[in-house]
Amino acid sequence: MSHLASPQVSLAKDRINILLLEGVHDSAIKVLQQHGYTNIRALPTSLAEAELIEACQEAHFIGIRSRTQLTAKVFAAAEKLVAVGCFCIGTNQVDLAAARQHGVVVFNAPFSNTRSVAELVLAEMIMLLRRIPEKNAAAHRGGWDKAAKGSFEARGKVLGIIGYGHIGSQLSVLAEQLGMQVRYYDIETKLSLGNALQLASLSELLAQADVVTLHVPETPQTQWMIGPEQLAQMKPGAVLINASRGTVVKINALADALKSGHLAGAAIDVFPVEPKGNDEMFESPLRGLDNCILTPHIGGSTQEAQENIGIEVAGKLVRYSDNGSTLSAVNFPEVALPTHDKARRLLHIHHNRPGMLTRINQILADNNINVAGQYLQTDSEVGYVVIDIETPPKSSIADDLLAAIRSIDGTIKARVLY
Ligand SMILES: NC(=O)C1=CN([C@@H]2O[C@H](COP(=O)(O)OP(=O)(O)OC[C@H]3O[C@@H](n4cnc5c(N)ncnc54)[C@H](O)[C@@H]3O)[C@@H](O)[C@H]2O)C=CC1
Ligand SMILES: O=C(O)C(=O)COP(=O)(O)O
Repeated sequence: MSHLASPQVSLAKDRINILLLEGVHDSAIKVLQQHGYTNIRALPTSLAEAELIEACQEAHFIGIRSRTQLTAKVFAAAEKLVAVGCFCIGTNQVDLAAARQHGVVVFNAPFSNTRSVAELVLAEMIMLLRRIPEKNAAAHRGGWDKAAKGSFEARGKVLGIIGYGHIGSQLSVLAEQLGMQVRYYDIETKLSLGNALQLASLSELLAQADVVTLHVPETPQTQWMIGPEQLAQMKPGAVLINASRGTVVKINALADALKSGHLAGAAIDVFPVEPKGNDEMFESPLRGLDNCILTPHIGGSTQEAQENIGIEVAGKLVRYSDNGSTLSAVNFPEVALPTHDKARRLLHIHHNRPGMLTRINQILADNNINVAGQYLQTDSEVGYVVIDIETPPKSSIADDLLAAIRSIDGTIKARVLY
């Protein structure tokens, strides 16, 4: 078997199918096109599972936002899929373990919309402290509620931030500029910015804060973390803001707390069940409550954020497609790659079992192939190795060599990049 016999080139870029859902910004399409990827189908909405499975049959890359549910069933059916780009922060809508088991790398944009969320929360906080939602609603009905009762400045008030990550910590800095006292609760020990203080428990935070705002990811631990008991621990007249995930707050309990007047107000951007598109009806027990600001999951929906996210995530997909880099992947061993001139690059994704690399290298040695570079990273489940093979000019990796490597027991995916 000669590794020069029959040229095996990676798929030509114009044959790589890219499916972008949920109105991913045009900046992503521009980046992909600039790098030679022209076969792009962009849809403005999310797709339900059955349609998604159909649409994924031919897709090599999929781009989604927070609404599209990429389940184990979708990954099992999407045979050609190599990577997913989440053009947002949250990746809870993707079955990351199933993706990894199928050798599909998942990327996201961990920072690009964080400022937009922090600004929205800041604005809502001031609106809620001034009781603007109900005064606004009354004015629309012809009312004139000119009164200072129940209206407060933000200055001097206690802001309780649950989840002091990228969004929570930016909000902390902005709120201190307003003269607020910032307290936060996080499961990790965090560096306090400015004069913010980390509290040891959620209960302490709920008992002290005039404004409570949630900035945690959706995890088993954060699911329904704010229910009747936690709402009861909040100060009478306090306000709650949730722009994290809809599964963090028990929405019926919140509706009760708003109706009883225990909470003076709330601003909610995310819901346990959200419409799949702008043409679907929004149902919620919070509808009709004048002291509640309802927004349609637009915390990160600004022109600046969406444009930057498009560039960032498309760039990550291009790097993975062009050179195999998994840097900043959320479900995969990270391999950052120097390039080797005069070398061909092969990717091998496998179950993390003893001896996988030895078997790959044995096949290369049996074929008298010299390895110019090899980069292996593993996690508990999966190994990802990028192999640069020395080849004479204009020659490429043979089909039979790739087939031999693919036939190693435990291989998930193997492909020639260039
Ligand atoms: N409404 C919207 O449009 C948007 C919503 N989001 C949501 O906001 C979330 C937070 O975003 P980032 O600040 O960028 O994430 P991040 O990962 O930087 O911060 C999350 C923080 O929460 C902490 N945390 C995790 N579990 C916790 C628990 N059980 N109790 C207390 N703290 C806990 C983490 O230690 C971390 O410090 C995202 O995961 C996403 O779900 C993000 C962007 C836009
Ligand atoms: O970034 C996130 O996690 C968000 O929730 C924003 O989601 P979106 O891109 O607006 O569907």
